[in-house]
Amino acid sequence: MQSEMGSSKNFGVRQRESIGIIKSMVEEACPQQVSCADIIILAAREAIVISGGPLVIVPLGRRDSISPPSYKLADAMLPPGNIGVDGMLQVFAKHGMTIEESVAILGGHTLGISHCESILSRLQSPETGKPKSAAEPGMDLIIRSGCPLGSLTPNSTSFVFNDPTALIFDNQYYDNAMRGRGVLRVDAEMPLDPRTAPFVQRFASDRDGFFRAFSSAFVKLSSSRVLTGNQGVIREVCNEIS
Ligand code: HEM
Ligand SMILES: [Ca+2]
Repeated sequence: MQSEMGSSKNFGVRQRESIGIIKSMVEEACPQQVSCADIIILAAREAIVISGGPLVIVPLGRRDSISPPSYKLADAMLPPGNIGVDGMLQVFAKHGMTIEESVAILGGHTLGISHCESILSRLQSPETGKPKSAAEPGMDLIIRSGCPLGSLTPNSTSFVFNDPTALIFDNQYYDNAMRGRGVLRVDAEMPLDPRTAPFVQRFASDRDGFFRAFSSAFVKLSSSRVLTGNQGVIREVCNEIS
């Protein structure tokens, strides 16, 4: 059975082996105490703070799923990488997130990369295979940097940075998006949509305000629909069901 990593929605996910290494160290010290779900959220918390972001106090006590690995579940539950603002707001509303919280949590795109494959639909028109109008926000930069048209093959490792300071957790993501250089479709659309634009502008000019909004949105999203108490299990190995 193919795991969730078989879903195209998870294309590009990196460093899963680091989670396995941390888990085996934790198991050695305190067997059967800390779930993989908590290790993943703590790893995300550390990645944020180590790159200059806020120290988010995350509630712990999540348990791991006993459902068999399923790429179909990932296909059904995760939003497509080329979702627009409208779809994004609907996805986050299902987790009780306000528009402000939705804009704040996408500030996570202040870090990391997007593979060219994830933005192919922004680069090429599906009907003609020709480049879309360069008037589309961000096109110039994307084409000029990592993803020159014509050189892209499926599963190519070429990528672009999500913002100009992709190793630093700052508010550059918003400023970059306002300049029309948002990498993913949702990044490019947020500064233009009247529902999200005011928050993009505020976060672009108020780093600490962004940090506060991001922190509370991160706690909310990472606590939504989690297994706790005697639901689920604590896995011994993160990518195997016990
Ligand atoms: C509607 C919601 C979202 C969509 C559609 C989305 C989409 C994407 C896509 C397509 C990529 C590129 C993957 C690749 O090509 O390797 C990406 C990367 C990334 N996303 Fe999101 N994302 C969403 C929400 C979030 C949230 C909530 C966070 C964290 C708070 C986040 C943090 C990141 C980070 C850090 C990367 C870079 C990963 C790396 O460097 O390997 N994203 N996202
Ligand atoms: Ca950044």
